[in-house]
Amino acid sequence: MNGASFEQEHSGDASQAAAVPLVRAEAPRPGGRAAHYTGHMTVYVLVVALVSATGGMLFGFDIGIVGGVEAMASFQKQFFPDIYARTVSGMGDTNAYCKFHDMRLQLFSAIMFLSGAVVAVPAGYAARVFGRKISMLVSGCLFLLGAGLQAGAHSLTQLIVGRCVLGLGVGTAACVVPVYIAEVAPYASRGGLAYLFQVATTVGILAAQLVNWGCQWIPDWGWRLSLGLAAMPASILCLGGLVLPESPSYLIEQGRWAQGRAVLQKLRGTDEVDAEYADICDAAQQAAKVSNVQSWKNLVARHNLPMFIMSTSLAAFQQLTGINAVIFYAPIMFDSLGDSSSALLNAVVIGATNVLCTFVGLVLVDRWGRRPLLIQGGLQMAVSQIATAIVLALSFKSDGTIASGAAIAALVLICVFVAGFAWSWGPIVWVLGAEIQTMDTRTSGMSATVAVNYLCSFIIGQSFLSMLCAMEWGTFLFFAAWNLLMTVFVFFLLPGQRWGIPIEDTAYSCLFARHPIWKRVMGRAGRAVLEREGFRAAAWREARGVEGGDLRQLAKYYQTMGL
Ligand SMILES: OC[C@H]1O[C@](O)(CO)[C@@H](O)[C@@H]1O
Repeated sequence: MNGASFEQEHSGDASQAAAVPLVRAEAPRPGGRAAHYTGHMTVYVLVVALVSATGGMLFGFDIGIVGGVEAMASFQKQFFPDIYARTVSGMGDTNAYCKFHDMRLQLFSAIMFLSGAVVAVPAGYAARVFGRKISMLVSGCLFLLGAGLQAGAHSLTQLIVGRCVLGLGVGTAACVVPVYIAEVAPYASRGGLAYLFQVATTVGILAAQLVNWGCQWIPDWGWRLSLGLAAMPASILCLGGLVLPESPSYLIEQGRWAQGRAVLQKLRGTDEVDAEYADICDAAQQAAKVSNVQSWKNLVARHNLPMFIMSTSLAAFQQLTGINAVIFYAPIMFDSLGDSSSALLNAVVIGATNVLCTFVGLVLVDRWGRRPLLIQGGLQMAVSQIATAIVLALSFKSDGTIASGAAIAALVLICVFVAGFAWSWGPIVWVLGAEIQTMDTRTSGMSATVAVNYLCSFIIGQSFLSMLCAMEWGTFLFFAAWNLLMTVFVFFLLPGQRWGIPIEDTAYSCLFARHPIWKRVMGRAGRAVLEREGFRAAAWREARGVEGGDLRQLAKYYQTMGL
């Protein structure tokens, strides 16, 4: 066995963070066939990046738009007259924390995530069976329909139906767009894709907050414009679904090899694509071995169980930070604090902090590593929430108003919270969630992560205003407690110090199999993973001519067993 052949055998599936959410890119090991990839940035690939950004931005836009719309008087007058009455005629005996408490208002904010969670699993399957292009087109159309239904709404039911339709678009886009990008982007640009999607999400949130800030001056139909403007990026996504090429991986998986190769040549701007084409064929062959149902079964098999628990727990914790309580409800929170004139501007400040600090995370994530950043971010969020609770507890006056200095302090503290989220838990959950999956859990792993994350967003969105009304400033202590808990979770249970991009598939399994707690969960399956890794390592050394009789024997065994 020589070095080249070993690397060729294994180069198709080394793992690297690729995309949010469904799949990791096939990222061959440096020095394997990847070293022979040719091609350069082409117009196609740039358009592809634009489509990726549009998918993420639409997601963010639809998250960021609701809070500001809910704070607009014309919207309240039409759909929530009780709340409108409370805002114009004062609170009377009502507690200021309860000013916006309304289950239907919460449903309007949150329902999008519920339908997104429901569609995440079938959407991943549809992308695999019917293709990425058609799935993108469907997702764009759902966004368009949802935006139209909302902008033209005359009843709360229509608004909520529109929001559900948007959720279907969001769930589909979140599953298909990153997969598509991972498959068409050049190998060297794939690493940042998980991050790109999160950056685009934050930009979408900020765009929505700016739109709301501008539209609040339009007296009667400003909210319609806010909700309807999502149609613009949605049209770009539809157009992408129509004019972009189908992904080479999908075509090859379908046995349309010549077409797949031709698209690859077009994407790379060269006819010399042999090495990459061979890798895609290998990966497609591997993928074909794992059916969808099998992939779900593998997810909870003992050798994968710790990774499944880890990625879904991180996804749930990401929402239990309370981030979407802030993103959804910041404008009406500031309105409740008696600061209605600048409520929408405050939301813009929060959104801008979110974007900027997501970029900061981009720099830190590979320097500091995932684990330290998650711990730092968790602590920062907990401390800022405790401080917010203290400020609110001390500064509410008996007439239900708050001193203006305290409202500013609350804004600063919420920005500190958002900053901590944006450079840690926001993107890293997706980066890790993508890295952690093995070949046999590819299709199911990220669907599960997305579904859990959306479900938790729904629960928080649906309950935050009720919690605020019942627990007042204590709500912030509730989230602070979660932040401390998740920090402790990461400290004890996330293996590795600076956990970075693994060299190959089993690298993550090995980290878990060596961890004092997880190794008990994995049991014999964990020992088998380590044993296999030992053989792999031996084969690797053998391939490089490292001395050692035993190693040679192991390598031979490894080879004959096809491990
Ligand atoms: O940037 C904040 C946004 O990021 C997400 O957590 C996704 O990673 C969204 O749920 C949230 O609105």
